Amino acid sequence: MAGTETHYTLPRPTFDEAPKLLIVVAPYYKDIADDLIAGAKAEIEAAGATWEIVEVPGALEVPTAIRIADRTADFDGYVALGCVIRGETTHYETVCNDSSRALSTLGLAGLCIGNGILTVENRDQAVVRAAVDQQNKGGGAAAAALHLIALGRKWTGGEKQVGFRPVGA
Ligand SMILES: Nc1c(NC[C@H](O)[C@H](O)[C@H](O)CO)[nH]c(=O)[nH]c1=O
Ligand SMILES: CC(=O)[C@@H](O)COP(=O)(O)O
Repeated sequence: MAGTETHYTLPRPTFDEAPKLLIVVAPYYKDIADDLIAGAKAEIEAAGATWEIVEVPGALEVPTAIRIADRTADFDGYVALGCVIRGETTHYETVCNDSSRALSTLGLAGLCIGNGILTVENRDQAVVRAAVDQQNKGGGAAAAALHLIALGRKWTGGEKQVGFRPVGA
């Protein structure tokens, strides 16, 4: 079945000081989101890190919520979770492309973000990808954020890197 091939997974990073991550979830499909959240929490806790969680209405609001949090709070990284299922119109492309592009833009600005927003054709595809004991995309997104946090600390000794905020602000 396409998409079920096994792939290489990096060893889990370790941290001298526990990072704090914010899980930003769009529970547009609540059961799917709950599985994604479970996977993300388990991965964060397995790395000895801590998490907080906030909800937004849909995938399009996830990047904005991350930007708001990074401007006002002190998280080391972010896990974006949600599920976008194709409907009858082209809105699917807008939601998928705009949310992922915005997350990538924030990442290029220096935020440590794992993207666990599923973009699928139907509910069955979402169920398999969200299930912790199947593809566990929520855990994978958390792992990605943790790896970026570790990378950021590799050369800075753990000093938090500013995102959009002016240096020294
Ligand atoms: N169709 C899906 C949406 N649509 C809602 C948008 O994300 C957004 O909340 C709305 O356009 C208001 O700005 N969101 C999902 O997360 N998943 C979908 O399948
Ligand atoms: C991904 C979406 O926005 C989608 O659920 C909306 O459904 P539709 O394209 O039928 O309006």
